[in-house]
Amino acid sequence: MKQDLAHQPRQDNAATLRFDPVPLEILPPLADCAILLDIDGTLLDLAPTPREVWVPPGLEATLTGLHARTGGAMALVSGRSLNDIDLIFAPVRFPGVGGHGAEMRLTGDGELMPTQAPPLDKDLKGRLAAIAKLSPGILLEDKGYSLALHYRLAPHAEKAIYEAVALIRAELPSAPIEVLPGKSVCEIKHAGFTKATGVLDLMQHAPFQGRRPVFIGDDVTDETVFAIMPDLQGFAFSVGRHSRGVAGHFEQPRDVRAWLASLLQRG
Ligand SMILES: O=P(O)(O)OC[C@H]1O[C@H](O[C@H]2O[C@H](CO)[C@@H](O)[C@H](O)[C@H]2O)[C@H](O)[C@@H](O)[C@@H]1O
Repeated sequence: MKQDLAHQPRQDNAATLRFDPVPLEILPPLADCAILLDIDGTLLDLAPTPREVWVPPGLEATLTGLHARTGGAMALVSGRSLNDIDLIFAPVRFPGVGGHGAEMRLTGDGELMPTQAPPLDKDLKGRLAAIAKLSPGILLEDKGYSLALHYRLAPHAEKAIYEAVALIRAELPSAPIEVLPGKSVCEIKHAGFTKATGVLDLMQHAPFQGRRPVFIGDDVTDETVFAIMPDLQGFAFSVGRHSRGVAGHFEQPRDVRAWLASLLQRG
């Protein structure tokens, strides 16, 4: 049955939803929720390179609507920097947790809140960046507090990248850094912050405070947020796979977009 559906042309509307049933009824009214959304692989389809993602028609209106209907308690929770997120959704800006918890902003036009994310050491960054020379197609993304080595265009280089990073880490055993494996990306960042620490921080401030968070994410880094949802009386949903502790899962970002549009209609 699933195979048949997979071959049908599909559109972003509620009539063509395809995912494990995630009944809207289990959620409180939007006025009592904080909607927290991962970006790549959750709201947006994955693209060959970070710069090639695009915002499909209707998504901006859905997000803007959710932001309004939750009294501003709708935030993007991403591994991308907030600056990068703003470019993707320009000219609209949303509250957000960026850089895997390195940055946090309570309103779209608000100041960054102080965080615990120091910049990555310059020499270390230089050594990590040199790994990109291992193969054509490895892309560098410098977020200041972290460095990402993308190998979606050079999948054969994955093993060599992780080995090179491990070698550098072995030479610097006391460096307060950690490796975050993502989707065709190896990211090296300071230890001490995660998406979960960012969300916990966000949820301590108005308009998020006191609401029940609804978080949707697809990647390993989103699991830190799945894990804290019970303590926050929240709901977690995964995309593309079942994850431990989630209330349901979506197959693809288009299913998430359609579900969010239905949620907005329900109120
Ligand atoms: O936490 P997210 O919002 O899911 O961000 C995770 C990473 O997303 C971006 O990389 C990923 O998406 C790219 C575009 O689809 C894709 O080319 C790449 O292979 C993926 O890893 C972004 O560039 C990273 O900074 C984020 O950490």
